[in-house]
Amino acid sequence: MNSISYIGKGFVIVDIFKGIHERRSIGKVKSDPVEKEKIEKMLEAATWAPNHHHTEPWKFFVLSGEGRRPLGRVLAEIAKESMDDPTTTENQEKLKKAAEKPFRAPVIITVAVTPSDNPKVIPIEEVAAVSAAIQNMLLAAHAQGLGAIWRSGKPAYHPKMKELFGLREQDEVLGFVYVGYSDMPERQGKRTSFTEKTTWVDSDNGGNSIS
Ligand SMILES: Cc1cc2nc3c(=O)[nH]c(=O)nc-3n(C[C@H](O)[C@H](O)[C@H](O)COP(=O)(O)O)c2cc1C
Repeated sequence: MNSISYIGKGFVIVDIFKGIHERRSIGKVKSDPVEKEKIEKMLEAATWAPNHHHTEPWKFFVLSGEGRRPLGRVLAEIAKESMDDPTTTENQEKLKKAAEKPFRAPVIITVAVTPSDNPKVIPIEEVAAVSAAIQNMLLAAHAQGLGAIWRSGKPAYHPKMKELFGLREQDEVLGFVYVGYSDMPERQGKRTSFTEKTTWVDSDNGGNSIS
């Protein structure tokens, strides 16, 4: 199989193992704009994630330009809540930093899980499906020569964040995928070998525990 194929002006990695292995979280990106078609490809890849009972429990919000400002505002408001005195110089600086966070990348895709009301659905499985969708997005970004990182943190789960995105109580913001063109050197990933994480079971020991 060819490892690279061309689409439009860019290229995509079609060797899936190579893509999975090479993808890295890219925390520093250029402010250059990202082509809408590439973002659409990421979103489309996301929607092909496996999802139990065909619930497709994801919602995406693509923020760019001044569209990133409300997220910054809410991040600062949330940060303010834990401050005794937000007017101190130090805290004012912290609030400014919080408000600027979304401007670290030209595009941020907020990904939310919106669990189905179907009584057959198990909530954790909805989170699992959206996590798979995010991984698809990250791989699609990498395949198109983009850098991306899944960011999260406590503010993601704050009621004010749900309010910002018009989400219901049972919904959650699962992550903010920051996207742009990489502005950092390529680096090797590091993982523990699957051999240390895997138990192969090919016979019955007669008990109810395989470990
Ligand atoms: C649920 C989740 C939340 C994450 N949140 C953050 C985050 O808030 N900030 C960050 O720098 N990286 C975050 N990451 C990315 C991890 O730090 C990154 O995947 C890890 O360091 C491994 O690096 P790699 O993705 O390049 O292999 C998150 C990853 C996951 C799965």
